[in-house]
Amino acid sequence: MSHYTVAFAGNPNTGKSTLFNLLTGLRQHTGNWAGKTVITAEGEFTHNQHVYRAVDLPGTYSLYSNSADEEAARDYIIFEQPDVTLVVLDATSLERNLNLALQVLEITGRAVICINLIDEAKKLGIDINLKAISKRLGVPVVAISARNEIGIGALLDQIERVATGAFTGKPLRITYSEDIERGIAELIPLVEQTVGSRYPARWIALRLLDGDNSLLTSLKAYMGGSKSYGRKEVAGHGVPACH
Ligand SMILES: Nc1nc2c(ncn2[C@@H]2O[C@H](COP(=O)(O)OP(=O)(O)OP(=O)(O)O)[C@@H](O)[C@H]2O)c(=O)[nH]1
Ligand SMILES: [Mg+2]
Repeated sequence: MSHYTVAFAGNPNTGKSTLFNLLTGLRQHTGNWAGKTVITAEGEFTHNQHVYRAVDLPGTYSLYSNSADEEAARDYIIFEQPDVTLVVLDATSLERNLNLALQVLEITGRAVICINLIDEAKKLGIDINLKAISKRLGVPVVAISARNEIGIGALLDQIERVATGAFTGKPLRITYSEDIERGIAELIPLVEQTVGSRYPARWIALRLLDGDNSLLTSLKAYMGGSKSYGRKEVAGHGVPACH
């Protein structure tokens, strides 16, 4: 029996907690990690004899350090390095939601894209070509309705493929303008020299070019050992963080 960690990322209100609760049977407790005030929820589920620790990250529109929630989600994905990052999208506003998916794929290819609220999309006559999206993004894409418990088996199968390494994707990486790509190419060796190969050098270089000081602060803290991503129990333990 293997143990894996699955982080649930996504825009606010895309049904992350609904899915999280469905899978974990509401056995989650609240936790606080990385010294943040952000409360997240953790639970557990099993599928085909594998045990998964599920981490319900705060809803965010980006991983660009615009808020404590974004920094927390970003730090979790970069420093905790979950076996699978599940990106939960709203089927009725894919264009906006895919922005976060692209950012996650710039950090890790160990991802599954979960298009939720497929029932609502159907009602609106929205037809989603899952195969085309999956081919383009280079990772598995599954359509579900968390509320109506549709597509959950297929989703768990894809999570398993990524977690066990049966699937190794080639995630879509955005190519930026020549200037930016030149800057990235110059920075990558320096980033690798400084932080090692454990962290996503291209993404870090890109954020540094964008003047993302918060990421620098987090990197310094994690690498200096003054922060760890081990979860700490907090007062109010047992109060569900999902809503
Ligand atoms: N119709 C429909 N509604 C859904 C589905 N999944 C979730 N919802 C509803 O969408 C709303 C938001 O769901 P949440 O699970 O709280 O969303 P969330 O992503 O955790 O939101 P944040 O915690 O704010 O980021 C709730 O009213 C859910 O009942 C679905 O598959 N179909
Ligand atoms: Mg939630």
